[in-house]
Amino acid sequence: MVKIYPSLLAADFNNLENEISEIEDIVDGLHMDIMDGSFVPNISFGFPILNSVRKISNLNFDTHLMIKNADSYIDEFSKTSRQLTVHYEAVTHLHRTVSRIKELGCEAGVSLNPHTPVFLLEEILPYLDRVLIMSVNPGFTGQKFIESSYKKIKKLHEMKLKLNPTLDIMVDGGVGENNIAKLYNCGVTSFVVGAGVFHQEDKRAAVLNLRKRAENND
Ligand SMILES: O=C(CO)[C@H](O)[C@H](O)COP(=O)(O)O
Repeated sequence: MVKIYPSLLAADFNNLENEISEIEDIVDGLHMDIMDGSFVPNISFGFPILNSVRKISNLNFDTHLMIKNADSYIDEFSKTSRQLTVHYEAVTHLHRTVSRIKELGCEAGVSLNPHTPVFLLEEILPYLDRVLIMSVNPGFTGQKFIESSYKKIKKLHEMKLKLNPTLDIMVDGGVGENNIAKLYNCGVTSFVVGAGVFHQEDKRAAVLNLRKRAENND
């Protein structure tokens, strides 16, 4: 089953409640990009925004911590988000961080920047619920998909079959109607989509079209 998580980074915050209600019943959650202006060259949003969005939606929050020092914040993020993902490149004691996320009752994910090879996850993979492959350099919506991501996802899928068959492989960055079927065939199970949903006139039709294209191999 294809899972689709629209990324709030691309949403219109002046019209947020309407934009979310348009797609609420057909998506698997909202992807929340937490950016600190240090690990990534952008600043997005934090606890007050997540708490506000929680008041207008019961959707699952898939929260992606693009921050240094994630250990200091995961307890607080676990209050609104059931899925927490940290960056391999930003966390020193990854096993400890992943264990803490699970102790908090959340699903634990690790994200890789485009230059980071998947083999580095071999030891931690059995402990994870999710690996998030960044298919753009993180920081901004609307960037071009990096083509070498296909090969990387195929390698991760091979590791998944050997080490953790229930692993969720998520991709984020430049995903749209032209590449979603190919990504699904490479082994992606969850898709984060920003501009491909929130920058479209009909957001509901965009989500349905993405799901259909992946499932029909179109
Ligand atoms: O993490 C991200 C960028 O760093 C975001 O999830 C981004 O919103 C993806 O947007 P798009 O689908 O437009 O590339």
